[in-house]
Amino acid sequence: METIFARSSGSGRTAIAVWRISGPAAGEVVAKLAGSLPSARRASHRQIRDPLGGLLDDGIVLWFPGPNTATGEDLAEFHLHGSQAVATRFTETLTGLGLRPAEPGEFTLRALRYGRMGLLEAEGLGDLLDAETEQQRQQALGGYTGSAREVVAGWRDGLLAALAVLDAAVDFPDEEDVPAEIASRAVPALEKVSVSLKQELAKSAKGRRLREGLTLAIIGPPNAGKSTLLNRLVGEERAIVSDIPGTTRDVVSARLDIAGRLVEVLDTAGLRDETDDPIERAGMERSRAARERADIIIELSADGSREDPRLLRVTNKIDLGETAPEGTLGLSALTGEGWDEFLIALTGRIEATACPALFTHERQIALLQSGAAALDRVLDDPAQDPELLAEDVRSVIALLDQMTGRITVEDVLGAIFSRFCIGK
Ligand SMILES: Nc1nc2c(ncn2[C@@H]2O[C@H](COP(=O)(O)OP(=O)(O)OP(=O)(O)O)[C@@H](O)[C@H]2O)c(=O)[nH]1
Ligand SMILES: [K+]
Ligand SMILES: [Mg+2]
Repeated sequence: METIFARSSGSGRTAIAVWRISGPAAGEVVAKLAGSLPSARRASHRQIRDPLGGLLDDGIVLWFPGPNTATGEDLAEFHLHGSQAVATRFTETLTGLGLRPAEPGEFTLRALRYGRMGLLEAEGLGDLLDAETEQQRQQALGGYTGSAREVVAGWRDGLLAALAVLDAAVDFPDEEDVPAEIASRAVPALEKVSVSLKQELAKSAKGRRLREGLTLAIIGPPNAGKSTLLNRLVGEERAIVSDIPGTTRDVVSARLDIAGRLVEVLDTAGLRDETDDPIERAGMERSRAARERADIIIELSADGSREDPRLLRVTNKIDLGETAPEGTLGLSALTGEGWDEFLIALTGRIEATACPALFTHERQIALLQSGAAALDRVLDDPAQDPELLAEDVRSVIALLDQMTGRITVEDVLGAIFSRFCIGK
C-alpha cells in the first residue's frame, strides 16, 4: 500500500496549511521530518527539516498510529505556514521520500476499505463538503453521521427475520399447504419493510432537489417585469431592464439561498406568439427549455388558463392600478408593493418542493426501487413456492448491502470519490 499525502486545507496563500499523510510510511516520514516521532494524538510544536537537515518550516505535528484513525492506517498531520514556497518545498520533500499525492477522496476511500466508514456515510460526507446552504448541511450530516445506515440496518433485520421463516417453510417436509401456511407468517415483517422503504423512496425526489438545488424559472410575455423581479430577488441589477419588449434574450441566472435551499433563478426572454426577429425566437426557445426543466415557475401576467402544479401565478405592476385576478398574487416588482406576501408564497413553495430525505443519490434511489419491486413480487403472491420467496428476499438484502457498502461494487466507488476534493 502506498503512502499518500495532500494539503487538506484549501489552496492559495493561507496563514496555516494542514497536510495529511496516510499509509505505512507515515510514522517514518514524521520521525524524519520532525526529528522524532511525537506522542500519539497530541499536537507537538516542531521544527520541520528536510532529510538533508535543511530547515523547511516551523509548525505543528500530529501523529495518529493506526488502525484507530480516520483512514484506518497510520496517519499524520502537519500544520505548516500556507505559502506557495512552503507548499512546493514540502511537496518535493514528501515526493522525494517516496510518497504520492492523493487522488480526490482517497483518504475517505481508504477509510471505507478499512471499514472505518460505510458507503452511505461517505456519500453524506461528500454532500457535506458540497453543502452551500443550511438545509443542505443538515441533510448531509444525517447521511454522514449514520441516520441512513441505521434505517437500512432496520430493514435488513426485518428481512432477515422474514427469511428465517421462509427458510423454515422450505425445509418443511412437503405436506399439503403447510409450507405456504408457514411462509405466510413472514408477510407482516415484509410488509413493514416494504411500507417503510416506499416512504423513504417517496421523499427522495424532494431530498434530491434539496441536495442539488432547485430551479425557479420566471416566465411571461415581453415587458411583464421578469427581469425587474429577478433583480429584486437578487438584490442587485443582475439583468438589463428596459421598456423595450424583447430586452432579455439569453437566460440570465442567479444562485440564491432561500429558506436554506439552494435556488437557481432563471430570468427568461419574454414569450409572445409571433416575432420576425430570429434572435428573439432563439431566446424564446431557451425560455421554453428553462420552463421545461424548472421545479417552480413564476408566471407573470398569467392568464390562468394553463394547469401546471409548478406554477406560481403573479400579476405584476399593481402600482399601475392592475388588479390581480383570482388565483394570482398581486405584486409590483418595481415598487415592492405586495413583496412580503409574494415572498411568503414563494418560500412556502420552495420548502414544499425541496425537503430533507435520507436517500437522495441516484445510486441509492435505483437500489431502493429494485428492492421495492422485489418486495412487491413477494407480497403480491405470498402463497407461491417459499423457495422463490426466499430468493427474492435475499436479493433485497443484497441490494441493501450494496447500498451500505457491505457488498462493494468497485465501479460505484470511482463515481462516488471522484467528486470529492483532494485531501479528504
Ligand atoms: N410600473 C411598473 N413598471 C414595472 C414593473 N415591473 C417592471 N416594470 C417596468 O416594465 C418595463 C419592462 O420591465 P422588464 O423587467 O425589462 O420586463 P421583462 O419582462 O424582463 O421584459 P423582456 O425581457 O423584454 O421580456 C420596464 O420599464 C420596467 O421598469 C412594476 O411592477 N410596475
Ligand atoms: K423589457
Ligand atoms: Mg427581461
